[in-house]
Amino acid sequence: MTTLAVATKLRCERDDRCLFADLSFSVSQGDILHIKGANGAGKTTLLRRLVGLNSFVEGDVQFHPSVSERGQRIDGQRFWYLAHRPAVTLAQTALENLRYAVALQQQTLTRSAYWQALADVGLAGYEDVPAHRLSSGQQQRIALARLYLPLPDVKLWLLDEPFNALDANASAQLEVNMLRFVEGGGSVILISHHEFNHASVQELVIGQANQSVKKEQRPCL
Ligand SMILES: Nc1ncnc2c1ncn2[C@@H]1O[C@H](COP(=O)(O)OP(=O)(O)OP(=O)(O)O)[C@@H](O)[C@H]1O
Repeated sequence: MTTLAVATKLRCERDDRCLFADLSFSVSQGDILHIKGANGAGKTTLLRRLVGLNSFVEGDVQFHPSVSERGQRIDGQRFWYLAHRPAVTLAQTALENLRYAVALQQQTLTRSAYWQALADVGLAGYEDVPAHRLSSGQQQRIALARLYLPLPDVKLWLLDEPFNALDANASAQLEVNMLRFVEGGGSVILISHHEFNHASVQELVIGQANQSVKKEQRPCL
């Protein structure tokens, strides 16, 4: 199985706190990497670093060219990143949000593909409703619908608390779809307080270094 992402010796300090240090991991096709840790441990910071959105983390991250042609930069991507809060443009309809996301991937899809993805997340009939007129769970479903678009080039999902605001049915469906995605050769890196019991899931617990208040008292090694 191809290795899709390798992170080497990552280290993060914020506000004089060492959040994590000497953190290395890799993700291959078929893997689900479940990032765990207490509130404030640095999980979101880490995920944002993986997609090139912040610079608080030192160390090296390399993606396979099938995931990102331009290293960790967010452009040239062939992955989906779902942020902690759904990156949904409230003034746009559900359909427009999906179209925009696909345009960022420099792809085009048929109208029926968008409708199917929205149906897959239970938003059939809401295609032309502006997102600001939907509930927070429905907005999260728009964000998740991106995952179900038929873009075969997408090999990696990076998901920050994707179960937030989802009801039990939507959560179960997301879990099934994650497993289906990795069984088809994809890979998932996710942050969640949700527990999984599946052979594909590897846990990465971060934040053990987050005990020290001041770095001069307990340096980040
Ligand atoms: N906007 C910010 N400005 C300054 N420091 C921040 C900011 N956001 C987060 N931090 C610091 O970075 C640390 C890690 O935050 P991060 O959001 O990565 O944690 P997390 O593990 O994702 O937490 P949670 O489980 O609560 O979402 C926090 O402990 C906080 O001290």
